[in-house]
Amino acid sequence: MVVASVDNLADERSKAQFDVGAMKIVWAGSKHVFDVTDRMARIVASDPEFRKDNRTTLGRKELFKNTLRKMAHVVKRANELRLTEEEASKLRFFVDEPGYLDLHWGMFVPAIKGQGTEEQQEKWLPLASRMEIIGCYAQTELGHGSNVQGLETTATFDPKTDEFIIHSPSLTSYKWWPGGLGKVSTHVVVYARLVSGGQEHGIYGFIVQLRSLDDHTPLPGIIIGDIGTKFGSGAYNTMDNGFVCFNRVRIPRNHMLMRFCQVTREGNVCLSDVPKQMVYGTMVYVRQTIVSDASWALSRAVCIAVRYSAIRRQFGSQDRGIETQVLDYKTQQSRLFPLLASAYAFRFVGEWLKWLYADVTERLQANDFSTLPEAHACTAGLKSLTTSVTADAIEECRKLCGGHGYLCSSGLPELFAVYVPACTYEGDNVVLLLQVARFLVKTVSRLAAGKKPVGTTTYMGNAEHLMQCKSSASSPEDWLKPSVVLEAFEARAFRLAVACARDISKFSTPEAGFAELSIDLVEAAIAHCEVIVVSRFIEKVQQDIPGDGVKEQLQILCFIYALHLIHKHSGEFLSTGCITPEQATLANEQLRTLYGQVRPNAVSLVDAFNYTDHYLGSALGRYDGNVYATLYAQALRDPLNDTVVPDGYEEFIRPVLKQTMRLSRL
Ligand SMILES: CC/C=C\C/C=C\C/C=C\C/C=C\C/C=C\CCCC(=O)SCCNC(=O)CCNC(=O)[C@H](O)C(C)(C)COP(=O)(O)OP(=O)(O)OC[C@H]1O[C@@H](n2cnc3c(N)ncnc32)[C@H](O)[C@@H]1OP(=O)(O)O
Ligand SMILES: Cc1cc2nc3c(=O)[nH]c(=O)nc-3n(C[C@H](O)[C@H](O)[C@H](O)COP(=O)(O)OP(=O)(O)OC[C@H]3O[C@@H](n4cnc5c(N)ncnc54)[C@H](O)[C@@H]3O)c2cc1C
Repeated sequence: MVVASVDNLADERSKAQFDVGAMKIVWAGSKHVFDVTDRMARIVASDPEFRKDNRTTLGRKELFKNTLRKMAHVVKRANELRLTEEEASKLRFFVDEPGYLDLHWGMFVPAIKGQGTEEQQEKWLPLASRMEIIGCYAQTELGHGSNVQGLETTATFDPKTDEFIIHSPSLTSYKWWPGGLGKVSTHVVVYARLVSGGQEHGIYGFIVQLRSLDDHTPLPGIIIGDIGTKFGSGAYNTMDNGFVCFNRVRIPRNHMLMRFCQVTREGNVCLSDVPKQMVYGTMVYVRQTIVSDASWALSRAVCIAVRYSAIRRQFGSQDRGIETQVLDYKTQQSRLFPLLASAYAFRFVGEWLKWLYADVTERLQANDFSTLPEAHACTAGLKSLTTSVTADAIEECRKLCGGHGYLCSSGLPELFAVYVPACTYEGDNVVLLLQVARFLVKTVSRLAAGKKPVGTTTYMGNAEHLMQCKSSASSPEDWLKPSVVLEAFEARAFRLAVACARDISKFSTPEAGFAELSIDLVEAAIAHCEVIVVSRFIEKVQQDIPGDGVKEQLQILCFIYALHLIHKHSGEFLSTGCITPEQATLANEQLRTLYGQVRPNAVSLVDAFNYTDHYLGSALGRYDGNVYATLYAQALRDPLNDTVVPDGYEEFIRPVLKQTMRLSRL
């Protein structure tokens, strides 16, 4: 079959104005990371055991067993190839299938590392690393998820036997949602209310064995299972999100994770001299990883939509000649290029957040807790911002691919279904933004007391200027000045935060004001998070970046990211008086020019993500652009096309046709 579309991507690639190889290194983070990532992606792509194109057609049981097989193959290959932790984690990533290994390595192990004493780590981590036990993380209950202090499960110390009794006192206290819990995990870190000497002492983590290591049956007192089928075909249904009820299950005292709080043999509760929020540490860690992951999911959707938009042609020719590539339509560009820019923006802010997390961890180890509130606000806020934008963007990419985007073979429906719970898990996005708002209001009220803001709120120290400044932009080109862009973002965020703090003070109590103004507070929190992303992107493009034209492309993307946000939130920029309507128009004009500049580079900018066709899993996003032949081949492989005459013809089609014939004779 002759496929004209293949040439389109080759043509597109020939137009690139930058060194794609160098951009690949920038995207990966370093040459070393690029090499590891590339090698692992190829290993997965070339192994038929990791095939995933049939996932959306499998029933739940088959799908789950298929995932178990893949996870076992991951462990086998990691051992055979003697992969390092970094390599094995990339290998799992490219297998691209949610499974119990994510929770074992992503939450169970970090919970023990973060909250266990050295002795406990020495006992449990080798077992977990060798996978002699499989663990998960059970915090959420049927009745409470966001409100962690509202959890009902109890861990009552029994000094007679030196044990804790783990108990679920009500249906709403059943643990509900933990991934890996339903069918696989042998162990779990359970979050429960510590009770000793008849008194409650707060929420802590406890390691509980769930299933026999001999025959996998639940241990006495444990009722356990899967919570049921979830949204979408394939998607997150590969995971056994589970429920568990504990009926007075006894565990040894030293199974409580005791780094921050110790219970003695006599039942005395000794709190270490650390903030009690340290027990939330695993959530902070995972939120930080979710920010990095957002850029992967977003870039994957954008890669599919950009390549397909270069292949797809509609209208534009009066004489039946060659039609216009949909990527050339300004409307398509204005929907797609900001998403491309956001993928790069999230990649860089994700890298920065990793650094921030490493920094705060180092300080915590030296008993310096001063940056913990900021680390919490940044991880919570950026988790919320990046996952919300990414989930919406995947759906937008589906629409950008027209009708074919709705086919499972486009890869986009499953990507959306698997990604969208990121807006909920590890903290509902609105609940997390309210945490950021709380931090901002506190920062603003401390300003009044003469306290200098630090870290990501340093800009608020420039209070007088930010409250009064008027943007100096008087031409479209002025919107390419980092100082002009940053000032507008900082002024908007600061003015929104100050207005919230001021309005809250008018209520009888701060709590009442906070509750009533929570809509405004969420907007202020988003504005602050956008300051962080924009300033990190600007910082990145001001560095030395090797490779012909690479820096120039990143500058274009950086300004697209910032200016599309000014357009999107123009109401806020205008109502806070940070810019005038004329300046908003100039920003839009500049944005249109930038779209024109990115256009010839768009395909190469997504090539720089270096995704294999296996990872993309999309007929529309293939590297070679052979879209139509692939769509057709995949349609032929659909189970419905196994027979020409469908199952059910005799029972349900033939009688209807016969009946219609009878009726027409009447
Ligand atoms: C296919 C998979 C794709 C992607 C996965 C990608 C990567 C992940 C990698 C590995 C993981 C593997 C798989 C992931 C998939 C799914 C995993 C999902 C796991 C879960 O969902 S686990 C459950 C998560 N649950 C939550 O997040 C609950 C949310 N709720 C909370 O965090 C809190 O309860 C709260 C913060 C909303 C409120 O808590 P509170 O009532 O105690 O607090 P207050 O509001 O009163 O605040 C008091 C005080 O404490 C400060 N604070 C709050 N939280 C923290 C914190 N975490 N750290 C530091 N400080 C904190 C707060 O600021 C207040 O301070 P102040 O000074 O008094 O103002
Ligand atoms: C796919 C998936 C995997 C998960 N994996 C795990 C896991 O491994 N381990 C685990 O322990 N948990 C897990 N969870 C549970 C997850 O962490 C919780 O669902 C999440 O924290 C949200 O809590 P919730 O369900 O109680 O939502 P709710 O808090 O009930 O939210 C419902 C609505 O109420 C709103 N709301 C709640 N509180 C407030 C407030 N104070 N102000 C304003 N609005 C509010 C929310 O914005 C939301 O719109 C998983 C969930 C999913 C979907």
